[in-house]
Amino acid sequence: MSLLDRPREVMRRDRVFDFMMPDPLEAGRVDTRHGPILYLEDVTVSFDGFRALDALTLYIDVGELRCIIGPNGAGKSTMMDVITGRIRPDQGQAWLGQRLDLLRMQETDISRAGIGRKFQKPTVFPEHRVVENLELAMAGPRGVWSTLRQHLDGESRDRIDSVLTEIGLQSAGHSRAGQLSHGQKQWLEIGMLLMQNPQVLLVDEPVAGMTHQEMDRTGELLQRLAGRHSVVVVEHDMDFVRSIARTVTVLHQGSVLAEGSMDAVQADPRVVEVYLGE
Ligand SMILES: Nc1ncnc2c1ncn2[C@@H]1O[C@H](COP(=O)(O)OP(=O)(O)OP(=O)(O)O)[C@@H](O)[C@H]1O
Repeated sequence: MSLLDRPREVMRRDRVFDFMMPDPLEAGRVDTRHGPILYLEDVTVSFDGFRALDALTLYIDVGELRCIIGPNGAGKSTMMDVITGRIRPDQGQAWLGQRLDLLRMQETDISRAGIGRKFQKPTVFPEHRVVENLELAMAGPRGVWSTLRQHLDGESRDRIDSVLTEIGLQSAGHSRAGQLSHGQKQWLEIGMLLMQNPQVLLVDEPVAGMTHQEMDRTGELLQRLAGRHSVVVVEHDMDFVRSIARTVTVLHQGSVLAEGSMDAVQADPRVVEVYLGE
C-alpha cells in the first residue's frame, strides 16, 4: 500500500459513516473537490418486477448543462425521482458531491442541500403577484402568511430583483401569476427554484406547450444558468435539445444507451433504431 492509498481509502464515498454525514443545512457548499456534483451508480428501480431503471450510471459535473433524452418509458422521470428522494432504488448509489448520500436523505433535506426540481406543469400561486411567488419560494418553513406579512430586508429585495431580471419578468413583477402566459409561468417557476439557490437544477420538459419565441428565451435562460448551477434538462423536443445541448445522454430501458454531443448521439445507429421503433 503506497502512502497515498490510505487517504484514498478513507475518502471512498461508500465509506461515509453516519457520523461523517454532514447536516445538509450546515453543509454549505457541496463537496465537489474530487469530482462531479451528482453521482448515480448502478441504480436499479423495479415496479412489480419491471425494471424502470436498470443499473443506471450517470455523472453530472459542476456547472454543466446536460440534456437527457429517451423514448417514452425510458426511465427519465424515475431517475429524477431517485435523485430527489421520491423513490428509493432497490440497489445502487446516489450522491450529491462526495459526502451527501441521497439515499439516506429525506426529500426536504435533499432540496435544502441544493437540488431543485421543476416539474413539467407549472405550480405557481396564481392569486399572488410574481414578486410574492418569489418571496414565498424563499420562505421555506416560515410559512406563507408570515412571509407575506413580513417586511423584506434589503438583501432579500435585491435577491428578488436579480432573479426577476434573470427570468426576464422585471416588468411583470406586480402582475398576478395567474395572468402570465404559459411560458412566463414556467420562467417564474424556474425563478422560484433559483430563490433557494440550488446547485443542481432538474428541469422536466421545460418547453412543452411554448411558442417558438418562448422556447428561444428558455434556451437562453438555461444556458445562462449553467456554469453557476448544474442544469439537467429532460426534454422530448429535439430541436430545442439541439439548440442548447452540450452533452446529451440517451436513456433507453432504464440505462444509458449513448452519451456525447447531439451530432454523435443522433448518428449512433442504436439511438436511431430506438427512436425509429417508437
Ligand atoms: N409507479 C409506477 N408503477 C409502475 N410502473 C411505473 C411506475 N412509474 C413508472 N413506471 C414505469 O416505469 C417505466 C419508466 O417510466 P418513466 O416515467 O420513468 O419514463 P420516462 O422516460 O419519464 O417516460 P416519459 O417520457 O413518457 O415521461 C415506464 O414503463 C413506466 O410505465
